[in-house]
Amino acid sequence: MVFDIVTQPLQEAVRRGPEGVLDGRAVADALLEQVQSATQQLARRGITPTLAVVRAGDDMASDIYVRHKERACARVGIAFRHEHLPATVREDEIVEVLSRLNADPNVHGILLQLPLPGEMNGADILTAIDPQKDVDGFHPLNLGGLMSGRAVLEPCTPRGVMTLLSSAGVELTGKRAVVIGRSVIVGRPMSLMLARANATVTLCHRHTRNLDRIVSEAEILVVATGVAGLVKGSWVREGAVVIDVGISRVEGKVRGDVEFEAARKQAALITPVPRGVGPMTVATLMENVVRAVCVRHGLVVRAGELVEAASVGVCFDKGVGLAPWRVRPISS
Ligand SMILES: NC(=O)C1=CN([C@@H]2O[C@H](COP(=O)(O)OP(=O)(O)OC[C@H]3O[C@@H](n4cnc5c(N)ncnc54)[C@H](OP(=O)(O)O)[C@@H]3O)[C@@H](O)[C@H]2O)C=CC1
Ligand SMILES: Nc1nc(=O)c2c([nH]1)NC[C@@H]1CN(c3ccc(C(=O)N[C@@H](CCC(=O)O)C(=O)O)cc3)C=[N+]21
Repeated sequence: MVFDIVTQPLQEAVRRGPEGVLDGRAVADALLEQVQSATQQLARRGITPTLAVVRAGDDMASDIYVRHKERACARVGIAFRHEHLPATVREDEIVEVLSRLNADPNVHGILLQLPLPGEMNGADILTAIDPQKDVDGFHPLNLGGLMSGRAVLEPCTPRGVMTLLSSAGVELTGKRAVVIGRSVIVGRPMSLMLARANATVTLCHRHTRNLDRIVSEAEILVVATGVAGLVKGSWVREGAVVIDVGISRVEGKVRGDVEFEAARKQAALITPVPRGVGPMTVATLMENVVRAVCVRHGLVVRAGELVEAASVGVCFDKGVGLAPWRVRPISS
């Protein structure tokens, strides 16, 4: 509701892609264009959406992902700040950086890049981020909001998958959906979002027995394990929609959790790796930054136009430190 995506350009991007392959990059590009149009409208009001990425240590993959995020920011007109801390940084020092960014009125979105070095517990440190700036949607208050259907900021990867599915016109109501992987950042929120969209969801993990049999019943399959090639092509039900979230590097190549070529023969639609879910995650993060700006300033992006929230029948309880779900319809 804070940022309502215009689906038609996204649907056109899907149609331009190869038959049976869901081109995440093309849909992400179409989404980024809408984010860019929103930031241009915000610029006219003197607002520069700003994302701060806090990172500790030198994880190789993080290096790539942070660069992707920086590039996307530059493209859509979001200012990017990178707080790169040494691997030896203490937890309380990270919390101090997060607190400073919380207090900075020029910063709208804060993201703590995971994984953190050593034994540090990201889940604990994440709670130091102001929920209104939590563009990853990982703060327990936002996750609770997701559970109760009130979150304004939701985890980017599952949200991006939902956008991708709706762009492709995939009907979810009454469908059998199977999610493999139950992490707090992907699998679990994914299962909630699919259930919210009226699918019947089975959530699988390491202890799941007969995974192949469960997968073979899936009309919608989302795989997020990080185990390259876990899902065999022969497991995939004919006509299924297959979303491969996994990213592994095998012999220098980026690979997904699904045997792509074999699964493609069975599936009606399948996302590749790379150029599938990954670009949607980054584009949805950009969308979330604009959402965070809108919540703060009492604005809404509707049909691509930035409008005052009051004029579309929504009011925001402005004030300090209010949770994002204080957004409520005026009539209630
Ligand atoms: N494309 C994108 O934008 C993104 C991609 N990723 C990628 O997605 C993958 C998953 O990420 P994330 O959720 O953070 O990973 P986690 O490691 O946190 O979770 C992996 C999940 O997969 C389950 N799992 C592992 N092995 C098996 C198996 N053999 N059979 C069934 N289930 C299994 C685990 O089960 P259990 O709980 O029992 O241990 C766990 O629930 C990674 O490759 C990651 O790089 C992540 C975020 C964004
Ligand atoms: N706080 C936090 N938020 C995250 O959102 C977060 C994180 N930590 N830690 C790691 C995971 C992973 N992730 C990806 C981002 C972009 C691509 C992406 O752009 N992939 C491209 C390129 C793949 C490549 O070359 O590696 C593609 O799939 O086409 C993938 C994965 C965000 N994550």
